Parts: sequence; C-alpha cells; structure tokens
Amino acid sequence: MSSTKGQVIKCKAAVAWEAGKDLSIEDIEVQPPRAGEVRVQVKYTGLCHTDAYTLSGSDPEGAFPAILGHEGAGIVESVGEGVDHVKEGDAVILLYTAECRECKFCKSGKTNLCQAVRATQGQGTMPDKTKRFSCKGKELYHFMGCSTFSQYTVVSQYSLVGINPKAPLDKACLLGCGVTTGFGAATKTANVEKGSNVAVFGIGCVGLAVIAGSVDAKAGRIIAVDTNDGKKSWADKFGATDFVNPTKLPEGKSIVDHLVEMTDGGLDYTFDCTGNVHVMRNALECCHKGWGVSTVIGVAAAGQEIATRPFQLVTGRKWQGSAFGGVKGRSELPGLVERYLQGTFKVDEYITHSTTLDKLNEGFKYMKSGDCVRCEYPEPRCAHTPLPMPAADPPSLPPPVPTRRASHPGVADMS
Ligand SMILES: NC(=O)C1=CN([C@@H]2O[C@H](COP(=O)(O)OP(=O)(O)OC[C@H]3O[C@@H](n4cnc5c(N)ncnc54)[C@H](OP(=O)(O)O)[C@@H]3O)[C@@H](O)[C@H]2O)C=CC1
Ligand SMILES: N[C@@H](CCC(=O)N[C@@H](CSC=O)C(=O)NCC(=O)O)C(=O)O
Ligand SMILES: [Zn+2]
Ligand SMILES: [Zn+2]
Repeated sequence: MSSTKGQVIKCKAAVAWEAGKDLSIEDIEVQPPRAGEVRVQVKYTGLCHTDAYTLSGSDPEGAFPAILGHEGAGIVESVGEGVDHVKEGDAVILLYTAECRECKFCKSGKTNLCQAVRATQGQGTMPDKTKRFSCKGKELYHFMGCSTFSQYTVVSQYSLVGINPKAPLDKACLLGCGVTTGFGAATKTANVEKGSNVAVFGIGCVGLAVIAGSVDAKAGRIIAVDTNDGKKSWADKFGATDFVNPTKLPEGKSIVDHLVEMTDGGLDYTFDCTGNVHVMRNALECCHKGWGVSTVIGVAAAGQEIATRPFQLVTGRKWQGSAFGGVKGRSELPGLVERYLQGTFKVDEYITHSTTLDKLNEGFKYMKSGDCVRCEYPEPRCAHTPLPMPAADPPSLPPPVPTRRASHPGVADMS
C-alpha cells in the first residue's frame, strides 16, 4: 500500500485561474480517488494546441479555475473501490477519450467516442459531478478528464490505460493525444489505402503523425501543405513526398487548383490539422470528384463554422471528422506502445523542446509566437514540454522524491 493512499496529497500544479491569463504554479490539494477512480502521479506531460485553445477562452467547454493538460503518462498511486484493470504502481497513459466498453457507443463497433464520462468531463468534474482538486480554499475544475498539468491527478477508471512498464514515459505520454490522433486519423478514420494520394494541411505534431500514418498505410503521394517553409524539412523527415506553401503559389492560383493539378483531378484523402475553417474548406474541395474523403482533425474556436457548396458533396466528396484518431485507448494504445518498443512506430522524433513546470507558460508562448520554427531545429511540437517539477509533498511527509529533469527535449517531466 502506498504511504499516500487514502490521504489528501499536496503537490505542485499549473493552475489556469482564468481564460487568457498565464498559468500559475501553485501548491494544490488532491483528494484520494473515490469508487471507480484512479489517482495517478503524472510523470510527463505534453502541451497540446488544444490546451492553448481552452486557455485562450475559445473553448465553449472551458471552465475556470482549472488544471489543464491532457497528454500525460504516469504511475498509478492508488485506486478507488471497484477498479480492477489497473493497480498501484502500474505505468499508464491518460485518455481524454475514455473507453468503458459498456456504453452504447463502445459496443457499437462504429466509434471510439465512449460516452460513459463525456458529459461530466465536458463540465470539468468527475463522473459524480464533484472535483478532486483545490487550491487556496477554492475547488479547481478538471480538464478533458485528465488534468495532466499537476503532479497528481484523479481520473475515471475509463480514462486511463496500463502500458508496458518498459516504455519510457517521457515518450509514451505523446500517445495520449497528438501522435495517436494523427496516426489514427490516417490509418483508422480515413483508412488510407495503398497507393492513394494524400494531402495534409498543417504540419505540426498532428499533421506529422498523419504523414506517418499515411506512410504506414503505404500511400503513394503524400503532399504536406503548410504556410511555413520551415515545416518542409519536418514533412520530408516523416515521409512526405511533396511540400506546398499555399502563400507562395503563382499569382491567381488557389491551393485547391494547384493540388488538383498536381494530382490529376484531386486527392483521395485530405486532412485538416490546422483548426482553420477556411483550410478545412480547401481540404474538402481539393478532394477527387466521386470519391475523395476529407477528414477534419483541427479544433476551431467557438462560433466558427465550416461551409462549402453542397455540390461538392453531391459530386462524391465526403467530409468527416476524427477525434483521437478513432482510436480506442484501452484496447489499442498498448499495441502502439509495443510497436514503439519494437521500433516500428515513431514517437521520439516529434520531440524537440523541453521546459520545466515553472516555465510552462513559455511553451504556450512558443506556440503562439512561432519562435520555435525559427530555431535551429524547427519545432513541430513546441508545446510538448517536459516539465521537471518539485516532488509531491503528501501530508504524511514521506522522504522527498528528488527533482529530476527530462533527459531530452520535448516532454514535461512532472516528477
Ligand atoms: N481531433 C482531435 O482529436 C485533435 C485535434 N487537435 C487539433 O489539431 C490541430 C493541430 O494540432 P497541432 O499539430 O498540435 O498544432 P500545431 O499548431 O503544432 O500545427 C498546426 C500547423 O498548421 C500550420 N498552419 C497554420 N495555418 C495554416 C494554413 N492556413 N495552411 C496550412 N498550414 C497552416 C501551422 O503553421 P505555424 O507554425 O506557422 O503556425 C502549424 O505548422 C489543432 O487545432 C488541435 O487543437 C489536436 C489533437 C487532437
Ligand atoms: N471542448 C471543445 C472540444 C474540442 C474537441 O473537438 N476536442 C477533440 C480533442 S482535441 C485534443 O487535443 C475531441 O476529441 N473531441 C471529441 C470530444 O468528445 O470532445 C469544444 O467544444 O470545442
Ligand atoms: Zn491534444
Ligand atoms: Zn463507453
């Protein structure tokens, strides 16, 4: 039994007190897990564009004050009553797309969008509608069922998956969102076929993972589209065959016309990885008449809407979306971890920057300013920031855990 089991744990967390403001490093209290819940010591977290989106105030589900972060890996500290698929000491990845295996959605065989905890997750609470975090006497909202910007978090038993303990958690955490999302969008949601032509709009972590998935599916041509020429070398490294900067086309030529010309009538598969609704439209309209499929992955701000002429759909193009790459976390992530350990699935390659918990705000600044793409090693995932943090300080005062630092750039060390 862990020395902290059943006790309130005091630890450090990056608190988002209000939208549009920097995160604040605070001492917080984390309640023990209740029935069906698990308390996890977060070892590493990535910083995803979606965290910045919610922090900006654009997320209709954004609730403050909150602990953001949803791309984390750690070790189970304790489990609540009735939890039987993970135990204390297990290595886990947190899942913002839960998998209960019992709800209508899980049983449908048609979607990964488990609804067991989704409603309360969107309200920033645990499934019983209460919260487990507090700071300075105020309760803090949970985020995406994960809240990884804390040294300890509490999640539903459906919102985490045990993985091979041999997997380095500083890499495995990326499977909690960006890498899995892009890879799954290509290989599962779109089911890219051998020899098909693919265009990927937005070459960040998600877009690179779409390229990786398309390579895995043995696509023919993989065209990377990004407004930043610095992303070309990244696209090349991941297996893109072409790079197009839509801001540098001959005058009067649209990106849609250009891509349609390049591919003798249009793409078989396209992906939006920007969150820009105009890009989403272009991604649909450059699809091949009769069969092209465009997959929306990017998250657009509240109030934004997509538009096209219905004729685009009437003439056989399909528009669809993908959440977490269509991947069922508990069933499928362990397999991706094994592939990573066997060397047939890229993860390390996405990681370029690191930071510490107390400098987490810098990661957000990289994302917004684009500073990272001007670095010597352009950064596709500026915000994947390993954050070395001070050790947790449980009330029973066990010996302090030494502070440690991520051994490589790109993921936040939370321990
Ligand atoms: N559906 C899902 O399950 C998930 C969705 N997401 C969403 O996916 C999107 C991508 O995430 P992530 O990879 O982390 O984001 P990044 O910001 O790292 O990548 C987006 C890329 O798109 C580029 N870009 C911006 N505008 C354009 C444009 N008009 N045309 C082409 N490229 C453009 C950016 O360039 P520059 O560097 O110059 O800004 C950047 O390289 C986000 O909206 C995120 O919220 C993320 C995870 C899961
Ligand atoms: N709260 C947001 C939802 C934004 C969104 O679409 N989230 C993605 C994951 S983004 C990860 O980085 C997703 O999986 N959505 C499915 C879901 O069930 O939330 C909003 O309302 O805009
Ligand atoms: Zn994410
Ligand atoms: Zn379910």
